[in-house]
Order: sequence, then C-alpha cells, then structure tokens
Amino acid sequence: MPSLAKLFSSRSSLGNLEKHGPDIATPDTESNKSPISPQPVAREVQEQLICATLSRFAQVPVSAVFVLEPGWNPGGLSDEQASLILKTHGPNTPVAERPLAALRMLWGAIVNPFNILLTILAIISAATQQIPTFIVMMAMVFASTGLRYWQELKSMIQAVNLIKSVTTNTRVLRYRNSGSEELEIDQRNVVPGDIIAVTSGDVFPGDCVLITAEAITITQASLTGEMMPIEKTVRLAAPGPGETLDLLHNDNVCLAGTSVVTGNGYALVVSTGKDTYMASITSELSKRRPENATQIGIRKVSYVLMAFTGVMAPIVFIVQGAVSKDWKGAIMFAIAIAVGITPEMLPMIVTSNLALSAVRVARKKVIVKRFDAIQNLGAVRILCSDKTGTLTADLVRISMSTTGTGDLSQLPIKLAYINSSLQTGSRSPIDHAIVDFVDQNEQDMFTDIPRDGWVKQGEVPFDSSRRLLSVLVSRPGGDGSEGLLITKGAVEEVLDLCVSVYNHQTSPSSDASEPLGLDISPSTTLIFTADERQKILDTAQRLNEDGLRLVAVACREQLIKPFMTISCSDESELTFIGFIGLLDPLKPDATQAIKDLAALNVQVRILTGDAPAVAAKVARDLGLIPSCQHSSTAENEKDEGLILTGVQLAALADDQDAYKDAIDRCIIFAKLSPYQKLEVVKALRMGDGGRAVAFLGDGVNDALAIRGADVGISVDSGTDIAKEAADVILLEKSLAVVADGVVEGRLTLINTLKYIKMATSSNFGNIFSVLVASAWLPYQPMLPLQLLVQNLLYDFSQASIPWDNVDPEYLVAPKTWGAKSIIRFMICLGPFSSPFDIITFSINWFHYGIRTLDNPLVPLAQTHWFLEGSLTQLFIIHFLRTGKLPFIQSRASISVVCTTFGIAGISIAIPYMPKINTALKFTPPEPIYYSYLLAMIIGYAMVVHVVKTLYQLVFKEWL
Ligand SMILES: Nc1ncnc2c1ncn2[C@@H]1O[C@H](COP(=O)(O)OP(=O)(O)OP(=O)(O)O)[C@@H](O)[C@H]1O
Ligand SMILES: [Mg+2]
Repeated sequence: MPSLAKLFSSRSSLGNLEKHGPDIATPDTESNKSPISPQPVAREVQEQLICATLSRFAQVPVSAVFVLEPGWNPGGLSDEQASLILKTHGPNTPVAERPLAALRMLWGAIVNPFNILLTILAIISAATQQIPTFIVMMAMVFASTGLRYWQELKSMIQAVNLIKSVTTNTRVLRYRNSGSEELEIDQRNVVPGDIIAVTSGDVFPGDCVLITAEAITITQASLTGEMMPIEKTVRLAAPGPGETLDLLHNDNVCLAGTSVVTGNGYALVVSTGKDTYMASITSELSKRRPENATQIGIRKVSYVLMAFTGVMAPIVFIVQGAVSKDWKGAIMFAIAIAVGITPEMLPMIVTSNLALSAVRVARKKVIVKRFDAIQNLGAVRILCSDKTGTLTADLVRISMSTTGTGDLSQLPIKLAYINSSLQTGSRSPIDHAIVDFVDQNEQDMFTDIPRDGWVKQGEVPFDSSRRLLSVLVSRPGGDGSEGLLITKGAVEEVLDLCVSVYNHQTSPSSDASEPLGLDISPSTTLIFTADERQKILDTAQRLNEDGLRLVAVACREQLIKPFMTISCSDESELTFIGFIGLLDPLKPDATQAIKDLAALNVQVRILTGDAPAVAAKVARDLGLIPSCQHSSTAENEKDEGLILTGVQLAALADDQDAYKDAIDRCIIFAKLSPYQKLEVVKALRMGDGGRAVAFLGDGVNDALAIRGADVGISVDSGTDIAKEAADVILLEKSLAVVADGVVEGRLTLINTLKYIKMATSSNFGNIFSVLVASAWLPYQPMLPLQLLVQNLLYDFSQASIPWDNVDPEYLVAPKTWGAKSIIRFMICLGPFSSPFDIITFSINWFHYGIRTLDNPLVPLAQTHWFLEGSLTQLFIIHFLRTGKLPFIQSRASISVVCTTFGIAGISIAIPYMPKINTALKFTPPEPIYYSYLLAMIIGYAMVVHVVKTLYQLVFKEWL
C-alpha cells in the first residue's frame, strides 16, 4: 500500500533553498531523508574537514595566523589575489542561493507511490504481452512526473532569483597602493584570506577567526536556535595540550551566518560558500525548525487519509475477493483505490501555489525568503512593528539642542557630534543625523570645534539594552592625558548615571582655554538632586509629546593612561549636559496602510525601545490610538491603558492574569529591550488560543523578535542580522506592501484549501461507492488501470487551482489551516457523490443487464462509471470552489475553466480513441447514456448546491 506519510513528506523543491526552513509538506522528519541525501558518515567526515581547516587558524595565537598561508596579510589581500582566490574557490554563494539539486528534485518527482504502482503494473502488463497497456501506463508515469518536475523546477528557479535580489554587503580590507583600504563588497565576493570589519548587526559571510583585541558578542541563533549572545575574543596564547576545536563553543571562531550583537572588530575569513559549517548542516537546520500551522494542518489531514486508506484498502480487497473470487484482481483493485485516495498532487499544488504568490508579491517589492512564509502572512492577526523607518519616514533630522530645562544650547549637539563622528559601531540614523547636521552648519555655528583635535582613546559601543554610547576622547591642544568621556543615550538611562548637572548660565560660553567652552568644575555644575532630575524628566516628557525623539548627552573628565580601555563600568559619575531633539516625520502612506490592515482584520501594535510619549504621539497621528482634542493630561490618562513600558512589563511577570490582560489590551509597548520585544511577540502568539503574529523591524534590537514571530519581516536597508532572521524582506520600507502580502497569503491559502477540500471530499465519496460496488457487483466496477487514468486526469485538472480566482469575501479575515474544518467538509460533502455512482451501477445492472463477471458488456459498465465519475468530479469543482452560485455569482479563472472542460472533453473522447480505448479496455457508450449522464450531473449539482447552502448556514464557513 502506498505510504501517505512518505508522500506528504517527500521533499518539495524548495527544501534545499531555505536557509533554515523546512519545505511545505514535511511533517515527518524521519521520512525526510532523501534517497540521495548525504549519509551521516559523509557528514561527519565533512564536519571533521571543516574543523581541521578552522583549527589551523583558530588554534594559534593571533600573531601567528598570517604566517600560515603565503600571501595572506594583516593589511588585507590585494585585488589581484582576491580575484584569483575567487576563481579557484568560487563565489561565496549563500546557502539560500545554492544552485539547485536538480537531480535530487527529479528523483523526488519520480519516486512516489503513484509512479511505483504504475510501473509495477506496467511491467506486469508487458510480461503478459499487453504492450499497448504498458505504453499507456508508462506514458502516464512520464506525464505526471514531467508535470510535477516542471512545476517544481520553475518554482525553485523563481525562488533563487527572488532571494538573489536581496544583497548583503561586507566591509573588507584590501591592500591597495601600498596601504590598507576598507571597502564594501558584495558578500558573494568575499574569499578565504579576506579581512572583514564587523560591527553590531553584521552577519559573518564565512567561517572566520577573530583577529582584533576587543571582545564582541555574537548570536548563533541561525545555527543553533540559541538566542542568547555569547562572547568572542581573540586568541593570544597557544593551545593547551590535547585542546581541540569545538566549533560552536570556542572563543575566537565566528561561523558563517552568525551575527554580531555588540562590539566592533576585524576577523579573518577562513572558509566560504559550500565549505562553511552552515552549508554542511543545511538539511539538519531545515529539520530543526518547528512546524508551522500549514505543516501541522497538512500532517493532520494526511493522518486522517492514511487511516482511511489503512481501513478501506483491506476491506475492499476482502469484500471484492470474496464476491468475485478473483483475489489477484482484488489486490490490484485495492491498491488502485489506495492510490486514488492519496492526494498525490498536494506537494505540487502547495509548491506552485506558493511560488506563484512569491512571484506576484515580488512585483510589489516584497521578497519571500522562505516560500511558506507567505501562507503564514495570510494567517497573521497582529502585526508588531518597531517605529522608525516603517511607521516613520526614517528621515531623522535634528530639531533642537537644548539644556535640561529646554533652553536652546549648542553644547549638547557639539558633544554629540564628537561622540557620533568618532564612534566606529554601526552608524544609526541618529548618528547620521547628528553628523550631517553639524557638517552642514559648520560654517555658521561650529567654527569653535577643532575637528581634528579630538582623538578617540576608547569606546563603549551602543547596545539596545544599555541604550548608551560612550566615547573617550583626548582634548585638543593638551598633552594627551586630559580626556573627556562623552556619553549619549536614552534620557532615563543617561540620568541614572549622572551626579551633577551642567549649569549653562554660569558657564563661560566661549572660553578660549577650554575647547567648546566646556569647563566641568564645581562652580559650573549643580548637584543632581531629585528635583533637578524631575525637572529634566518633565522637559523630556514635554518634548517627547511634541513628537521629538530625544538623546541625552552627558560627560565626565577623565585622565587618560597609556593602553587603557574603557567599559560600561566607566559610564558613571557623569555631568548632564542637555538633549538633542530629533524629528522623524510619519511615512505618508502609513496611515492608509494601517487602515488597509484594519480592513483586513490585522491589528497593528508598536514595539519600540524609544520613550512611551514619542511612540504615543506617532500612534495618535496614525490613528492607532484615539486622539483627544482637549488637553494633554486627558490624553495621557486615556493612553495610560494602551501603553505599556518595559519596566511595567517586568513588574507584571508575577501576575499572569494582569500580564495577559495588559498584553492583549496595549497598543504601544515602549522602552523594550530586545528580549522584551521577543517576550511580547511570544505572549501575543499565545493569546486568544494561539494566533499568528508578524514582526516588522530593521535593527539589531529587532532580530530576536523577528526570529520569534510567525512571520519575521525586515527591510532591505535593515541590518544584516535582522535580514538574516527574517522570512520576508521588503525592498521598499513601507507598511502598505505588508497589506498586499497579507492578501496574497490568504489567496494562496484559500486556493490550497480548495484543492485539499475538493480532493479529500471526492475521494471520501468514492470510498462508499467502491464499498457498495465490491459488495454488490461480481465484476470490478472499474479496472485498476482505468481508476488510475481517472485519477491522473483529475490531478491534471487540479493543477490549475493555484491560478484560480478567490471570492473577495474570503480575503477579509485571517485564514489558517484547520484540519477540523477540512475533515468536516470532507465528511459532509463527500458522501453525496455516492448515490449517483450507485445510480450508474443500477443502470448497468437493470437497464443493460450486466450482472456476471463473464458478461461481454463488462467493459461498457466500466466505461459508464469512468465517465460518470470523471465528469461529475470535474464539473463539481466549480461548485466546491466557491460558497456562491458558480458561473453566475462567482467565476473560476480561465485556466480552471479550460482545464476542467478540457479534461472533461478528453475523458469523453478516451473510449473513442483507437488503440487507447483497447489498451484501457473501454467501449464507446450508447448515445442514450449521455442523457442519463447529463441528468446525473444536473442532479448532483443541485444536491451539492443545497448541501452547500445548509453547510454555510450551520458552520458559517465554506473554504
Ligand atoms: N546611536 C545612538 N546613540 C545614542 N543613543 C541612541 C542611539 N540610538 C538610539 N539611542 C537611544 O536609544 C533609544 C532607543 O533606540 P533604539 O533604536 O534602540 O530603539 P528602537 O526600538 O529601534 O526604536 P524604534 O522603534 O524607533 O526603531 C532611543 O530613543 C535613543 O534615545
Ligand atoms: Mg529600530
């Protein structure tokens, strides 16, 4: 008996495309093993090879690394060297873009139960001299395999092309004109021997060894699923005796696909492309990802069908064998029935459905990295978004530079400028805005900054948990030991570190002896009392409510010692200087996009690391929370229940009910750490009995939540780490295209559901008919071969379903795979075809008097059932594809009309086709039979329509 589990788990073409995702129909990991997939032993050998290559460079002190390979040098490769290595090693193609395993795919299309059975039957036919039968059967094998292979190959090529349109750049050091130059190149052109510069948010393009002294933290979530960052540092000592390299748990190796969370540094690329650890575990990675709703749905339905097959095939075999005494014929018949029940086209339908949608959304500049994400997008009920760049235009510009009490002052922006221009981490839009502003206004306002005089002596890079960025600089004109620690960051975080407030009134505004006129001494600072703090917070609140994003600036004088490094612990005892207020206008299309999403029943929530008041202002302007005309106090009170901050969230941890209530109620989640973003996404997913949640973000701080959501969405201009974690990439930063993606996802899901509901219900109906026929008729109601031909023709007609129209009302609500709904549909609709099959048996029995096995008219009886079965099944597609009246209220797409009517025409023609009819043992029916047939089709259509109306009344759903 053909194994349904195998069929459902046969790897679809997309399997080897995905970075980490399984293909669509792979519920059963055991049977995922492709017959020609690498054996575990081969994998072990490959892993040992990777280890050996890496340990050569990773287990020596950094000072000795460059001696190991002639030509490699700490200043970087020359362009000639790099292009030579590129030629020999090949491009550093990411796993997702690997050329297709076309042969493996062909193997998957060939080896399926349907083909195996047909081939066995064909061989038996050839052995018994039935050459025409053999030819017909083999033609069927080629046709079905060809159709599936062609569809899957096409989808895969499309997928690869789509993924290629998302490029990732890497900063490399190249040795040019007797000096090192840092340049940005396409990640595909990185070669072993390259030195890369990485900063927070960057993904390692190959397996690398760290070569700079400062520690960085990286996440290996893409390889291990473990989201906690781990620290990596350079190796200074030689390895101890017996020390071996542990790929995932060593100090200085950063594997391809992992990404930097905090810190900056340089690393030497050791392996690229197919030689990386990630490439070696691609198939494992795909199995590790938890099943999504679609896969669970397919698995459940396949279990039900398997149970049917398991019960039905033996019953049919025993009953038919006992009635006809032809046990050999009975077993063939039972097998053919089992094949009939199997919806063997499901993997192909799902694949082409998804590929088609992926190509359609790509036209709207939405790139789906894992095809099945598109279906999940259709299921999304809540879209979480960070604020900057998706809701706002990401055109951050400086609006003001003020003191803690809101008076204009240039000092904060000047200090922030030194901080932003000297820091070497990834430049955030805030840093860009500060640097651009000062560069543009330098002539008029900033003549007193001796630009080149400030020399960086140390840095603590920005991270979203601290929300601070500090730079230690030596003052211009001094002996180099007088330093200034300049810290900028989120207001509360900076205030927590302050011990005094700079008094701008008493301070000399332009004392020539003090650069920037900054003199921090007891006479120019005030003690930081609770009162002072409150005053500053009030100012911040006021500015935030005007929609200004704030960065607080503070500093401290510090003595600089030789070889000193600084860390977070140095960020203390600061003097508060003032604020920089930044404006980021709303995206023009965001309000409409939120309305469109609301019309699609998708709620939008804001999850931001920024202050609640700024987020509230954005939400109000977008219409996400009601705006209040009267006073800001009233607004605050009203917003209260809709905003939750990270601190409040943490405080709710002990009270589960209040926690759930707050998560459900709040629209804005502000001041969240990256972990809290993930926590909120998880909590939202759990709510309401489980719902699909999408997360849209672009920063390092969004990557965890992107990975944790049902659909992670990022933008092409986002950080690599966010793009790596995402399932969907928007080439244009716009919320509006997300709404298009949601519609497309629903369209795909509806068409897949259509197929599965039609296929299962018609198979379920056939089971009853076959049981009746086996118990009643002394001959086979259809020959196994005839059953298979009918099955194949039906399959061909179904291949057009992905191109079908969907009634608009099905698109307004989130849609998920519901195994229960499919089974209910099958049980309620399936049996109504049986009465018409039994009428056909009765016509044969009573009208034509075909009652014995040796009656010469048996082929005619079989032709009759073939025609009735095929035509009713094909025609009824139009009734089942919509909850409305077919042809009049809802029309199928041209492709569905053409295939269903075309295949119906072929079915009618087959009994008349010379050679084919003899091979299949069909006889042309009498003309009068066609009037019976017409009556039966009309009768069946009427019955289905009545049942459909009642079904929708009772269950309030159709597809
Ligand atoms: N480069 C930076 N230097 C100093 N402070 C910064 C920097 N970037 C962000 N901040 C501070 O940290 C706060 C949180 O910003 P962050 O970008 O981490 O949050 P976010 O969740 O990405 O925000 P959004 O939702 O607006 O994208 C900012 O409001 C700002 O005060
Ligand atoms: Mg952000």
